[in-house]
Amino acid sequence: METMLEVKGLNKSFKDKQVLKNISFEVNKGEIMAILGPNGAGKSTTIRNIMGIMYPDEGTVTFHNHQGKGIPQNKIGYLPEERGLYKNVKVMDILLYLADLKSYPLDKAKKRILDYLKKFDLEGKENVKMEELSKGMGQKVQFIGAVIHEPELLILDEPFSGLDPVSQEIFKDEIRSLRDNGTAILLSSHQMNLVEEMCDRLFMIQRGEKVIYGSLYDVKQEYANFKCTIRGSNERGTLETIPEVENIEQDGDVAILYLTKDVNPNRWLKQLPDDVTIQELAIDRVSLHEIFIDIATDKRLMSEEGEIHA
Ligand SMILES: Nc1ncnc2c1ncn2[C@@H]1O[C@H](COP(=O)(O)OP(=O)(O)OP(=O)(O)O)[C@@H](O)[C@H]1O
Repeated sequence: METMLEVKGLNKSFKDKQVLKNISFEVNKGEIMAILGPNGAGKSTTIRNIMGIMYPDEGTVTFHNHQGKGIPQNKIGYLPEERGLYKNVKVMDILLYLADLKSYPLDKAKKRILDYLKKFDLEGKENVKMEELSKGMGQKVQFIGAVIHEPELLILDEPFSGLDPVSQEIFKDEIRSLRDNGTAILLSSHQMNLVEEMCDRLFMIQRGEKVIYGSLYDVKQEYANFKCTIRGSNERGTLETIPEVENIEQDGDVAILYLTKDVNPNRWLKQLPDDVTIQELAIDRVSLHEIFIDIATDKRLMSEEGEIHA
């Protein structure tokens, strides 16, 4: 697998506060790598260091053997967290301007822009001013601006925020199609269900430090134990007799049993006690959303003030 971007040992402080601590990861050609973490964890700072908007105190960002100011920015596309392009400019004009900034041929850009506007349900909007678009429409135009020059590396900071479900699907399809065509994609998002659906690998950051890094499959194997949801009228005491259960959450007739690591679900199901009432039963792996919450809260890495305890 060809590595497109290598981030190695990034340290960054603002005044005396260190917000990135030895951050290292890679993004490969043709993959979606998610960068996740609670608010203030350091995701955008990491991305800004990659984009050369700021530079790390220590560590390196390497793109195709280029580092720092030598990185050819016209091979990178970036959808920043902050939305909003020039307001008083027509859609086609701003997109051609962005293509030109990346030294992309304008005749090719014009055709791509018209194709993208059609794909994103914005056909006929090329002469509309940015300020006349809705927020979601503006975001689509900004996305087009990030990919118009066919970047090899695409960095998307919260691409789905503020999008309706239909627009989210359009973005998801487009991001997957770019990945399938070989683009390396670094995606930051708080929408764990979308990340879980889309990403190949993920990097989770907490208070500026790596907490998880690996393929979605490996992360699930490592962290996502099975859980069993039972609907039925059961006393908590009855549920507590079930072996290999780490934690029980009960709400009325619904109980969620979090199973211990490495439980074999077939074997576990066979030894369920006869006195457990079962109207419905489901076994799933815990979701990325639950893993995220567990890491950000249950492990109590952070106090209410956000300081690390561990
Ligand atoms: N220019 C800056 N000057 C001082 N502190 C900053 C600056 N930019 C970011 N920080 C601090 O760095 C930390 C990480 O911020 P960052 O924006 O990278 O987090 P994030 O993970 O992107 O969060 P969110 O999910 O809320 O967007 C925060 O404590 C933030 O206050």
